[in-house]
Amino acid sequence: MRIVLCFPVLDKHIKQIQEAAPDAEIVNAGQERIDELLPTADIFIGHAKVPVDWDRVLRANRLQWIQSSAAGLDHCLVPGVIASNIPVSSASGLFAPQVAEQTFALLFGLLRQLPLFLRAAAKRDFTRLPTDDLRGKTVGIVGLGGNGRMISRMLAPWNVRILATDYYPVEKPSEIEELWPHDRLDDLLAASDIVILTLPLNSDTEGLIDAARLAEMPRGSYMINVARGAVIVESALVEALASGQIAGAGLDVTEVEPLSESSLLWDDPKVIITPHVGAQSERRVDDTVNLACVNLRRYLAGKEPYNLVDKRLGFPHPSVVYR
Ligand SMILES: NC(=O)c1ccc[n+]([C@@H]2O[C@H](COP(=O)([O-])OP(=O)(O)OC[C@H]3O[C@@H](n4cnc5c(N)ncnc54)[C@H](O)[C@@H]3O)[C@@H](O)[C@H]2O)c1
Ligand SMILES: O=C(O)[C@H](O)CO
Repeated sequence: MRIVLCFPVLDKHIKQIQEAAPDAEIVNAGQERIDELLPTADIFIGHAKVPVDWDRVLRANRLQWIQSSAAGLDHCLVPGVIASNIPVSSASGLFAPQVAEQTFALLFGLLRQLPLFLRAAAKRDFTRLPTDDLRGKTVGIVGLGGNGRMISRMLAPWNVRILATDYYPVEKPSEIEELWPHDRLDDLLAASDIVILTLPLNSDTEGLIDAARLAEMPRGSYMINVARGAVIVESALVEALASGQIAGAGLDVTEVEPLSESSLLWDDPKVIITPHVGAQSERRVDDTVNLACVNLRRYLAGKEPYNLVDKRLGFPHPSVVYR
């Protein structure tokens, strides 16, 4: 059995994976060789950030299981993989602590006007400018999976009203006032001063936040996206910022990455952009390898891995999520 890896593992991680699957041959392809080596894999653990010829992988007819090292599965859920019988498991929720920290960095940065103060500081300008508060606001979280739940827990002490939507609106945490099904997005948008996107990108959610939906939000509200850029129609967001409909946007992800040099978002002082670093943490690779090893042992014992996704939806049912 050949396990092909494509995420930034160290020797200690390879040793740990080998202990979980003693008879396997482990090949660390890295981004440089993943396209070449993926067709030779029985098991793929990783996240290919370079283009992969999935048709060639499927024609090789060897791949038995994909363990994604990312929570988002848009990198591997191509139509051929969705139609195949290859099971795919995700890293759902694994990076929730750091994604929540990133969300708070973007949120407080916008509310406390850091883009304006940083621009002023660069000119040694000490002028006081108005700022905004978190307390008392209504925050709407779109997607109450691992990330959304961690963010709502961290919001709880801030004296905010929290609303959320989810595809499986079960187990409402006590700090959330209303947990609605995903098709009540319009109600959430209309009621929220701050919207935080933490849902997956799939064919239903691509372009979900368009001009009409941005117009449903109260004038002067804030948008934070730590999910996938293509959930928002970026040109509509640019217009909503220009008109003042949206007071600020915190974007860890953009429609196309890297964000084009010519994007108007770069120069807008109402926008904070970070280069898709929400999942970054010193602990990310350790945590990913731990999950991969738990799942490898389950797989080798003939059990379903945790976080097995419904490939048409692109995320797992809450009952199979690894906690
Ligand atoms: N910025 C980053 O670096 C970063 C890091 C991790 C994850 N992500 C992105 O965030 C997403 C969420 O990550 P997670 O770990 O919380 O995943 P998760 O699988 O734990 O949660 C996703 C949740 O979204 C819900 N959902 C699906 N469709 C929905 C819809 N239309 N409306 C509302 N809710 C919907 C699901 O029911 C699920 O509860 C990932 O799919 C990924 O794209 C980004
Ligand atoms: O989906 C994820 O886990 C992050 O975006 C990193 O790829």
